[in-house]
Amino acid sequence: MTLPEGVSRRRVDDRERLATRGEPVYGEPTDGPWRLWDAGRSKLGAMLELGLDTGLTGGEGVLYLGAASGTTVSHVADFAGPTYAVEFAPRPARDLVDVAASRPNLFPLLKDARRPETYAHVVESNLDVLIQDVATRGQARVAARNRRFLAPDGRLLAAIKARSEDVTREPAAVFEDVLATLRDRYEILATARLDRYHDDHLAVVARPLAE
Ligand SMILES: C[S@@+](CC[C@H](N)C(=O)[O-])C[C@H]1O[C@@H](n2cnc3c(N)ncnc32)[C@H](O)[C@@H]1O
Repeated sequence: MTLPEGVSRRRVDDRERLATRGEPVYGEPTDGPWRLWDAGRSKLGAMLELGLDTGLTGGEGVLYLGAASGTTVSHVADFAGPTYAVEFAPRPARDLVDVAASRPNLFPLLKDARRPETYAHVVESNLDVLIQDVATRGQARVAARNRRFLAPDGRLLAAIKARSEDVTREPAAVFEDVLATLRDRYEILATARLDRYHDDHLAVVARPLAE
């Protein structure tokens, strides 16, 4: 699988690791201008490590939901174009603002991803990619509501956490329900369990259905 332009594999401590070029954010090791991208701390990193066909090429316009302190979205902004990062918890959002200071293409938004109408005036439409890692109940509904920002040939890259939907059910059953809801608004192109890096998470690659 080809990595997006701006993402590379670097050999550090005898291991090939993903890396992007940018200011370090979370104490990650560096190799010259490259900062290692820890797949154990990033679902998108895990998707790339596992060879999932994300369709990412580099330079895309991105809406990222569930940015937290910016661990993953900082890497995204290193290789993507304009990157809108939504996070509703004030504390991590403060760190996110610091992460954005060295990244002019990263726009942090202290907003609730369940209410896209509150940021629709800021976020451009026809974006190439919607990345979602909200780890909250109703993950499929969040993806459905934010579909409006995607270009017709855009991609949804979602990490679905089973335990956020229901701690008592089998993850496989939870994933089936989430996929069924997603299919109302998206065509599912690929799925992959991320358990090697993130327990009980499913990666989903999808494209929006015509309105
Ligand atoms: C698993 S963490 C995200 C980690 C981050 N994506 C990374 O890899 O660096 C999930 C984040 O989603 C945020 N979140 C949950 N529900 C949300 C919502 N409705 N709107 C915005 N953020 C939300 C949480 O506050 C939390 O910071």
